[in-house]
Formats: sequence, C-alpha cells, structure tokens
Amino acid sequence: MIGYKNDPQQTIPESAIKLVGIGGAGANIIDRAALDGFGGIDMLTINTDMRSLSTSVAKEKIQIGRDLTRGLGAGGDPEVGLNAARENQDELLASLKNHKIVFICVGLGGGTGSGAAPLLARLAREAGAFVVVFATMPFPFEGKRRREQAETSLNELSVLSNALITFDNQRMGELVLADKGIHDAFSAADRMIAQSIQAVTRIVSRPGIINIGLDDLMTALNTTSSRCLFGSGLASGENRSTKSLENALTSPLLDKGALLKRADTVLVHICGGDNLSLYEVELLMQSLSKHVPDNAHILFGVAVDPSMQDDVSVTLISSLPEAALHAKPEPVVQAEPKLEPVAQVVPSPAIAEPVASTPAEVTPQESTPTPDFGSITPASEESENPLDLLNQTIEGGLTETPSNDDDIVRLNAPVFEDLTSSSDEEKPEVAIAEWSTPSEKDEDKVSDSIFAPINEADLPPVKEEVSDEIELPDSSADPVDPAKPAVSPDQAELELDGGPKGKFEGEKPNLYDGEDLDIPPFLRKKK
Ligand SMILES: Nc1nc2c(ncn2[C@@H]2O[C@H](COP(=O)(O)OP(=O)(O)OP(=O)(O)O)[C@@H](O)[C@H]2O)c(=O)[nH]1
Repeated sequence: MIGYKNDPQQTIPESAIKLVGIGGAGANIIDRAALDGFGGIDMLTINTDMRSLSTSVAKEKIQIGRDLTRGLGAGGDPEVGLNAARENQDELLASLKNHKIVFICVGLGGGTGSGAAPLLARLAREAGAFVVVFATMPFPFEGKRRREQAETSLNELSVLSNALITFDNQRMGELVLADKGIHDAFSAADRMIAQSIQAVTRIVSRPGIINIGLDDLMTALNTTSSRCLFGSGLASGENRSTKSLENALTSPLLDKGALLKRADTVLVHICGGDNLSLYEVELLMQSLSKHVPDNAHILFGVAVDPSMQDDVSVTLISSLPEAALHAKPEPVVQAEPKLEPVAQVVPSPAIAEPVASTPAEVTPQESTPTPDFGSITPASEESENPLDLLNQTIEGGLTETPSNDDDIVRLNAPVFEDLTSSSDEEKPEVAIAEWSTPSEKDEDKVSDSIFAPINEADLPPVKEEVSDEIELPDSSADPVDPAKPAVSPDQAELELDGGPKGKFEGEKPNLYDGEDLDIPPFLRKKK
C-alpha cells in the first residue's frame, strides 16, 4: 500500500502569494498571466517607464526613479535601473511585506529590470518571503552588451533568490514560426512563462494528497548557474494522464524531454479532479520513467482539485548546470580493454574487413589489437521495467525500494574492424575472416598441407565443361564450425604414414572382362 503524509502547513494560500513584474518584459508577462485568469493572486508592476506602467492591467503599480528618469525608461542601463529602485526602496519594501511567496518576473538585458530586480529580490527576502524569480535571457540578435548585462544580473539573482527559473527567449521563440513577427515570439514566450508561474503556484498553493513543498522546489531548481527545465501539460478525456505528460514534454525548455535524461532531480506534480485515479498516476509515472535516468531523484506530488473537473495536469520542473546543457549526449562507457568477449566472434566474410589472404600475411594473435567489442550502454537508457521508477526515490511518503539494476550493463553487438594494419593496396578482393596461427600443440592435429604452398602439379585437372548451374549448399545442414577441419562425419581420414601403399587392403578387385582395373594398364600388359 502506498502511504502518504498530508501536511497542511506546507500549502500556501493564494492570498499569501505576490506576483511582481519589473521592467517592460516583466509587465508584459504579468499582463499575460492576468489575462490567463490568475484569480486571487496580488499583482504588482514596477517600472521607470510611465507609459508602459499606465497600460499594465495589474491593480498595483509602482513607478520607480521618478526624479532620475522623469517617467522615461532606464535607457538600457542597469545602473540607472538600480538607482531608480533605490529611490523608491521603502515603498517597494512595504508592498512586499506579508507575503509568503513573491514571484518576480523580469526580462534581463535592459536597464530597469536587470538593474532593479536584484535589489527587489533582496527586499522581498528581507520582508520574509520565499522568492522565486522567472527571468528571460535576451535573443542572440540583441547583441553582446545586452547578453552580458543579463548574465551579470542573473548571477546576482542566483545568489539573492530562493529559486531562479531562467527562460531563453531564443528557445521560446522556437514556439512560433520563423516568419512570424517578434511580437508573436515575445507573446509565445510570455504565455509559456505565465503557464509556468501558474503551475508553480498550483504546486505550492493547492493542498495535495502528496504535497510538494518549497524546499522541494528549491531542490529541483538548483540556483547555482543552472538552467531551468520546465514543462507543463494539460489533457482531458481518454488517456488523459499520459496525454498530459506528452503535452508537458513538448515544452521547448525540455527539448522534447531529451534534457530530462541528464537531470539528477525532477519535480513531478500531478493535479486532477475528484475522479483522478491512482492507476492514472501510475500510468503517467511509468511513461515518465522512459524520459528520466533510473537513479533520478523524483520529487513527487499529487493534488486533487475539484475545479480541475475532467482535466489532468502534470508539471515537470528540473534544472541542469549550464555546462551539462551544452554537453554532448551521455558519453557511452567504453569497454575495458581487459574485458573478455562473451563468445568467439567469427566475422562473416560479407561484413568483415578483408585481411591478408596468404598465410605469410596472417597477423599472429598476440600482436592483434584488442578488438572493440562495442560500447557498454547503461541499462538505465533502456529500462525495461518503468514501474521501477515508482519504487525509487519518491518523496512525500511513498515506499522507497532501492533499485537493484544499478550495476547492469549491456554489451552491444560486437563491432567488426580491421584487425590488421595492412593498407588498402594489400587487401585482396575477397574478404577473408581473420584466422590465427595454430599453436604448436594444435599442429599435429591439423594437416600441414593447410598451410603449405600449393604445388600446381598436385591440382586436379580442370574440367573442360562447366555447368552454368551452381549447386547451392543445403542450407539446412549444420553450420560450419571454423575450428574444426571440414570433414564429413562418414568420411574416413586418410592416414599419411604407416598405411598400405598400392592396392587397397581388404577391398575386392575391380574386375572387368577378367582384368583388374585397379592395376595400371602398363602393368596389366606386362602380365
Ligand atoms: N519574453 C519577453 N521578453 C521581452 C519582452 N520585452 C522585452 N523582452 C526582453 O527583455 C529584455 C529587457 O527588455 P525590457 O524589459 O523592455 O527592458 P527594461 O528592463 O524595461 O529596461 P529599459 O527599457 O532599459 O528601461 C529585452 O532585451 C528582451 O530580451 C516581452 O514582451 N516578452
């Protein structure tokens, strides 16, 4: 049975949450959230630019740097943005008091947001709030200066906030077609951020059967120079739980789920109406297990909210260090050279690289490089039992069962490669599987003639007439074992030494018309 703890203290009433947008982008994101129906949450917009402020739909607005900018923007200078915020510091602090969570939305790269957001985060922390920052990074086309300003501010925010969720405008711009206007790209980005805020709000504000707390959120959003991986999906009707996951994985911030494969910690929050079943939760988690590493730390929460009716939502939050984001896919662990092959591999002539065709060119076994037996792929990538995920590190009171699969590795199919260093010119047209020089012990078992140079005089006469029809070998016959000489089981071995010479002993003479045909004619004539 799955046990769970229900700690009502962990949930935050919506009235204790404040959503703050700072600068032009911050105000736009707030507007988007308001239009998407952010019911009982307090909203505040802060800006130097009076014109932008006046159009904001937020109920509360604070103009900063009235004396400094006289109602204009900060002109892209973060120093001006910071000084403007300092000018109205007390007003800001008063507005942030009595809130348990403060969400700060900001577009980094400009003057007002980049300069004032770090101070705002510090004030909110001083007011006793848990601070979550949603920050966008500028498009590459906005130039180096904006990017640097954004990064400086981001570094400060990573220290001052409790959780930092970074959105790359470029990535979110991929949500819209390339020929669409910049306004559409910003709009798509704002919608994505608004949905994220909504999802995080849902996580922390709705009482859950299995709750996710702010501490879990902080764990998932490691703040030191990391990028947030975020996906949120909603679905209803048949297969709604797995469909909601599919929708969440389409988030450009998750690279269609690919980035989750590198995450250490993944926060998963499922929310549904009264009819949300445990089976649906299980199905969803099974599907998710294909997208996260086997040993990932899963912070798992489930909430039932009657207002969801037939909808099921899933939110995935994680973070990756910047370095891991740009790293190539998981390096495949190479087989240790000392590993022995599981079975003798006999390359088929059709696929093996050709090697020397004459015995003189055969490379002795000792000098051949250790063959590449392929790559070892961690079993986690092909976990065959997705249910294992449910038995792993699920927090919130679920039973923990350690995985036994940690050490499982699989050998991929062997890779055939040229085992000699012979150049292309030396290679014969016909590919021959590598063979090894027999050891001294084996020599007496195998006829010397196999390795002896062929004497033309010993060859049988070539038949004049050659049939066009090729006789195919019987495919049902036993496969040939290359280790054994090709000898038919009912064929006697010819002893080279000690046997009778001349007439075959014990055999009846081959008589015709009184003559023994086994005796050569010239001998018969003599007789
Ligand atoms: N997602 C999103 N990003 C925006 C939007 N507007 C601007 N940005 C981004 O946010 C960065 C900062 O722009 P603003 O917020 O307008 O600048 P500001 O902080 O008000 O600073 P100043 O204009 O210098 O006073 C830009 O470089 C863009 O990358 C928007 O509507 N949505």
